Amino acid sequence: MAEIRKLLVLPGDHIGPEIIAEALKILAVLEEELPNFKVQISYGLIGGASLDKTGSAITDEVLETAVASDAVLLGSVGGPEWAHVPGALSPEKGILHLRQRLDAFANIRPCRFYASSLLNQSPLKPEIAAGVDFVLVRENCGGAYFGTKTEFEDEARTEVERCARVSAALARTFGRGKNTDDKSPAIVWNADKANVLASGRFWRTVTHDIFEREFPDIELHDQLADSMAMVMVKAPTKFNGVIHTDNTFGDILSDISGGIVGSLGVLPSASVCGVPGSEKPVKGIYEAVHGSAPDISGTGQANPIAQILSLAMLLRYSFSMPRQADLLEDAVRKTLEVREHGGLGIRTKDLGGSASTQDVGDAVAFQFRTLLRSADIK
Ligand SMILES: NC(=O)c1ccc[n+]([C@@H]2O[C@H](COP(=O)([O-])OP(=O)(O)OC[C@H]3O[C@@H](n4cnc5c(N)ncnc54)[C@H](O)[C@@H]3O)[C@@H](O)[C@H]2O)c1
Ligand SMILES: CC(C)[C@H](C(=O)O)[C@@H](O)C(=O)O
Ligand SMILES: [Mg+2]
Repeated sequence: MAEIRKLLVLPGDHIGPEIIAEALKILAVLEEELPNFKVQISYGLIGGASLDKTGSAITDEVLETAVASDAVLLGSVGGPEWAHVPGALSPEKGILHLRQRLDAFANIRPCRFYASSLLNQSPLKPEIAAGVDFVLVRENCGGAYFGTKTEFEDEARTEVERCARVSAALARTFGRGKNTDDKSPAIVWNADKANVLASGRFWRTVTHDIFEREFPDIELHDQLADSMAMVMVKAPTKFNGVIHTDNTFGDILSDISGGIVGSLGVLPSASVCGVPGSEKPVKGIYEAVHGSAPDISGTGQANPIAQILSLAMLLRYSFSMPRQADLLEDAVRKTLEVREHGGLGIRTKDLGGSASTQDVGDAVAFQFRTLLRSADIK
């Protein structure tokens, strides 16, 4: 009998609903092609859309639906029309409440070129950007984002430790990059400000304790977060492997990764509520790294790839469908890659193309269907 997965979809504001519509085409393909795949989708409001309708950036009802779901597919929120709203009510608070309510404590943000010819889109020299392949793991429910200082050291320790376990688990499967043959020991780059912040010293001590105790096979290196920002631009492949960092530095460093690949429109993310890759699927929130891009909403220029790749992460981590996740990434590669390299060269404007949001979504969905059929996955 088919297992029914529960998914909550929160489209959000501006380009959020536009790119969510394209990700939903992929789910439709899965339902059509796999007789045993059934997903029960609920829809809810978040961000400005929720604020306008309910007076709150996310309601308790939506939060409880999220708790009862296997995963949340989230668009993006915010925009200038809500700039006057007091901070406590802002659209962005909807996301923070959701992360906190689900205790989605680790935010996984990969950075790589999903098609080799996309290297041309990087503002960096090709010899500097080529081969960049890291995954940033950002602590997602603590730090400066969540107001009051944690009074209890044990609580703060647990926050760092559980995030470190996610960084370590990813490092073990990911080594020094997904597409590399480098068989050196897995590597984790810890980014903090232990030189000035007491919280940074605490973060570093707890991180080192847990790696020594539980993951002695993994190389752990420290890098101050500010100098990491500089090296990430000058020599980004240095960090191939996993970057382990706190909420604020993770937010900033992950937008720098968008600069490396030339557009935020291709960077996915997963905020997970457990260690992925362990026996059980983990619950999670799957959203692009980018925001609601009010400057291009309604123009058909929004790139849906980050949202579609976030769905691939959802299939891998929350639905235990790694083969389908790989095929979806292959479908993305084929869609974006230039014709000379056997691809279709269908790209939105941010990647130098002229295709619309829908053109790209349709092309990925078509490729995905073809790949599923040829892989004979039922
Ligand atoms: N997860 C989220 O919902 C999230 C994340 C970041 C920012 N925000 C919010 O989004 C709003 C806008 O923020 P911002 O302009 O600083 O950042 P942004 O990420 O929305 O946009 C930055 C730049 O990248 C471009 N861009 C972003 N996504 C793109 C896509 N899919 N395709 C093509 N181009 C894309 C935009 O057009 C813009 O020029 C703010 O209200 C902010 O708080 C929300
Ligand atoms: C919208 C905002 C709350 C969010 C954050 O700061 O975490 C965003 O910038 C992100 O990177 O997911
Ligand atoms: Mg951000």
